Amino acid sequence: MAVYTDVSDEELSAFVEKYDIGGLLAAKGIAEGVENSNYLLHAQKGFYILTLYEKRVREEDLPFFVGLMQHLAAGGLNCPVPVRTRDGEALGRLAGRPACIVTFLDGMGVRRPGVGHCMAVGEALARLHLAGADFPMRRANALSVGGWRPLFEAAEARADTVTPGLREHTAAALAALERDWPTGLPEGVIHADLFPDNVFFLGPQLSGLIDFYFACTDALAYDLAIGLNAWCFENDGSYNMTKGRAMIAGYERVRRLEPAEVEALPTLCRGAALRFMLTRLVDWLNVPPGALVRPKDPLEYYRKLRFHERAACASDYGRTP
Ligand SMILES: Nc1ncnc2c1ncn2[C@@H]1O[C@H](COP(=O)(O)OP(=O)(O)O)[C@@H](O)[C@H]1O
Ligand SMILES: N[C@@H](CCOP(=O)(O)O)C(=O)O
Repeated sequence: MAVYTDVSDEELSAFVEKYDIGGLLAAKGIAEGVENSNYLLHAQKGFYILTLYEKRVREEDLPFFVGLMQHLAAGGLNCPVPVRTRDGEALGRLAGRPACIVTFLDGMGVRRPGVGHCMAVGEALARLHLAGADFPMRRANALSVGGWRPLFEAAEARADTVTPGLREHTAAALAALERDWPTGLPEGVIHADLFPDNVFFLGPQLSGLIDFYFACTDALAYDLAIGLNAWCFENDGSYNMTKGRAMIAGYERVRRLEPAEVEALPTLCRGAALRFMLTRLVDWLNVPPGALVRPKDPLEYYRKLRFHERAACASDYGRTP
């Protein structure tokens, strides 16, 4: 459960009064998520999500996230839209944290993604890339290759307490990625965290995308690599080629990969696995006292990293030439 910041009833009511959403009928902390504190608000005019931004979110980046959600929604993507106060402000402060209310999206994340889900996610990801192409703001990816060494350094002393050999293997993987990381690939807005909990379905139909708080300007194919990591592995750690093929095909129905992106795919997948392994490792070793959060398993991404280290080309992920 992710609620790091507790909000009193009085503070919450005073905050909600600034919006034209009617009186507050109920509010409750949301169990899912690990990054921010989220509350489901039931107000007289409907349901909303209140987010209090925590730890990895820098306050100066909030206008990028708010502007991006607005831009993508205007471009036809089903994503949360920030709600403005009567004074026109989308960002406020609550319980000492920056805070925002966004519209509630219907749908649910899938627990066991199938091939059809993977194809739909590939398509939606490419649509997001196209819808983001004319978004005028930029945000560097703080969690790209340049951000991985500080994470490693924060975790390395205790890495082997998680599993023996983790420190040495990670050090080698990081050095190799710092050497091999591709440059010059097509760039634009990427979601950067399109995991199953951030994609909603209603039945078999993809109904919306949420959680844009890692979104940034980076290589578009890196977003696909994150998707392959997050959606196309089975619980036993094996890569599901059929799901991978479906996700890549779904993506390419909307946006064809360029040859350089195809060639870079194994390296991008390796980098994506290392990125999520490192953030999970740091979180695993540093659970804040009193926080209602269940840290995610870094070893899941260690196993994925080892798969990618054996992959040679995009066809190892199911891409057909
Ligand atoms: N706009 C929304 N509509 C409906 N539910 C949402 C919305 N935003 C967040 N949620 C719910 O809150 C949970 C946590 O949100 P998320 O943005 O993933 O948090 P975090 O950034 O902390 O990981 C989601 O899994 C979902 O259940
Ligand atoms: N997807 C990341 C963690 C970020 O949490 P989210 O709830 O915002 O997706 C991971 O799985 O490590």
